[in-house]
Amino acid sequence: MTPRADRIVVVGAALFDGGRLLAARRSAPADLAGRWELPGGKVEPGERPEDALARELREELGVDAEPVGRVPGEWPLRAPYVLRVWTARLRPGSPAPRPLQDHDELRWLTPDEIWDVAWLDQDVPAVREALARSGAGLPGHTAASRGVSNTQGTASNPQGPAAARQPRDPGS
Ligand SMILES: Nc1nc2c([nH]c(=O)n2[C@H]2C[C@H](O)[C@@H](COP(=O)(O)OP(=O)(O)OP(=O)(O)O)O2)c(=O)[nH]1
Repeated sequence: MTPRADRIVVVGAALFDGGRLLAARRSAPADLAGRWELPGGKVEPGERPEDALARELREELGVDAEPVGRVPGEWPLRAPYVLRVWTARLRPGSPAPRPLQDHDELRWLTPDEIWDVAWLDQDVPAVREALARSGAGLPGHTAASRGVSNTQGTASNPQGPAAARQPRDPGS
């Protein structure tokens, strides 16, 4: 049995911009739809995880992004998948992210808003760890992060952030 048959690495991006973290709401499959995750996907055979991350962000969000650093840890998903996370940033001139594939809504979350969305359960420890490593809270906002509304409702979430609020605060 090859190592790939034992476990398949899913790379997730903790994409920060202007101190805010990008969260993406899954549109499929049905059991994950509506929950929020770190954008990313499966590493292909022979592919470097960092390359997979940049590829997935380009495909799913239309952005030009680069990994910054590995967030220590590895989180089990449904077998045979495991989640590994990198902090990442947009390269200068990158388009603002758009939900092109796998997602139906994006939000840039300030540190105070991180737990306002219903993250996939398995992502909660990864998000907590990524935040701790991020330097989130740095001042400044770029054009890219202004491209996604953070406070207004959208066609898919007309009530805005409150509609996605979950009753618990795993960060406390
Ligand atoms: N990308 C991503 N996937 C996650 C996270 N948490 C989590 O449980 N998953 C699951 C969802 C999927 O079962 C699997 C990754 O699948 P994916 O659909 O994102 O990967 P992909 O783009 O390579 O998919 P595909 O080519 O097979 O369609 O890991 C997360 O934070 N990010």
